[in-house]
Amino acid sequence: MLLAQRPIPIPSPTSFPFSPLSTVLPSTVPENAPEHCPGVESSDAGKADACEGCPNQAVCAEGPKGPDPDIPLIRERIKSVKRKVLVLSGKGGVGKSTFTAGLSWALAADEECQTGIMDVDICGPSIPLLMGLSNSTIHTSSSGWSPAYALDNLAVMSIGFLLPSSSDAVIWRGPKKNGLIKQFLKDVEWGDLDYLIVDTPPGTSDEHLSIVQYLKEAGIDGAILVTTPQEVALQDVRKEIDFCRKVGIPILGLVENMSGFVCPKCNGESEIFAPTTGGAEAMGEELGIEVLGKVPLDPRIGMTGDRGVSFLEEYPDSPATTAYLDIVQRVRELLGDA
Ligand SMILES: Nc1ncnc2c1ncn2[C@@H]1O[C@H](COP(=O)(O)OP(=O)(O)OP(=O)(O)O)[C@@H](O)[C@H]1O
Repeated sequence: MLLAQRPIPIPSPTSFPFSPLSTVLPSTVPENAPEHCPGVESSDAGKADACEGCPNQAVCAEGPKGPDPDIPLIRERIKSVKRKVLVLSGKGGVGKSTFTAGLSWALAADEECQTGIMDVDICGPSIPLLMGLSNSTIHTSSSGWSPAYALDNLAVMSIGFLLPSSSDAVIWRGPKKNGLIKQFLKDVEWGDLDYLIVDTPPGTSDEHLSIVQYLKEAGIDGAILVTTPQEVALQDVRKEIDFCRKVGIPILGLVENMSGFVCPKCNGESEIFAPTTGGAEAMGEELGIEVLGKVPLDPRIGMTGDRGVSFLEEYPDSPATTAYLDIVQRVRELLGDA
């Protein structure tokens, strides 16, 4: 299906002023709504007597009513993507984007495997740098936005490509972020992809709700949750697990990143972020979630990330590369692709 050409670089998303969670969860009544809420899709939304004093009143009053007409367009566009996988983390800085990059380099190492990364970390897009695409821009055609390519079979889309400078801050409210994510899904010409890996911001924010709302119809195959071994990171992963369960996203498993330190000289391992409460293993066991693998802390991972090259290709014999490849293998198995 041909879609209309969109303006670049400034998307002008205006729709979806109400919380997308309301359309993800079975009811159209938000959890914090008053007793006689007419529902966010009602023509009375924001206008009924019951809406007086409701925190959602203003957004409901301007919101579109009825099913979102863009959902069928997204479904049509994403039809050519076989697997959609979200990468989530509770806490920031645990290495989620680095893991997304490693996973994607690993998948795309198979030339037959068409891979895409969609970076919806709108306020902190680091994927362009990690994929060696800092200076890339996005091209438009009559059929949509063309992603940038890290490899012939590795397509990348990020808001970072739309910013005039990598130091520009993106200060957007939820509806504008939602609109951009919708455009990413509706207008990007992904082509035939085996895997679309979606890098998300930390926590459970507007971006998560949008991606779930828009992508769920097309089918989300699963989520990978990234954590460090520390309790402070694990605690926040529990919230992420709760989020996935509430919105019905299958959890593929946990990845424990920065799990032990590998000395680049002797390949010997020691613990920097100690798993004081048992790390991902203990949490996975408690909550019935598989640990897909443990990626050690290796300073060369940061260095290759800064250079935008594949760690796996630069250091094929390192324990971290083995960990990435084992995780990819396990993800493929869980998705029925291996
Ligand atoms: N296994 C690892 N070994 C060494 N350094 C790592 C490893 N994983 C990530 N890093 C480094 O940790 C830092 C944070 O990584 P990254 O930006 O991927 O985290 P994030 O969880 O995506 O952060 P944000 O919350 O900002 O999205 C980076 O400097 C990265 O190079």
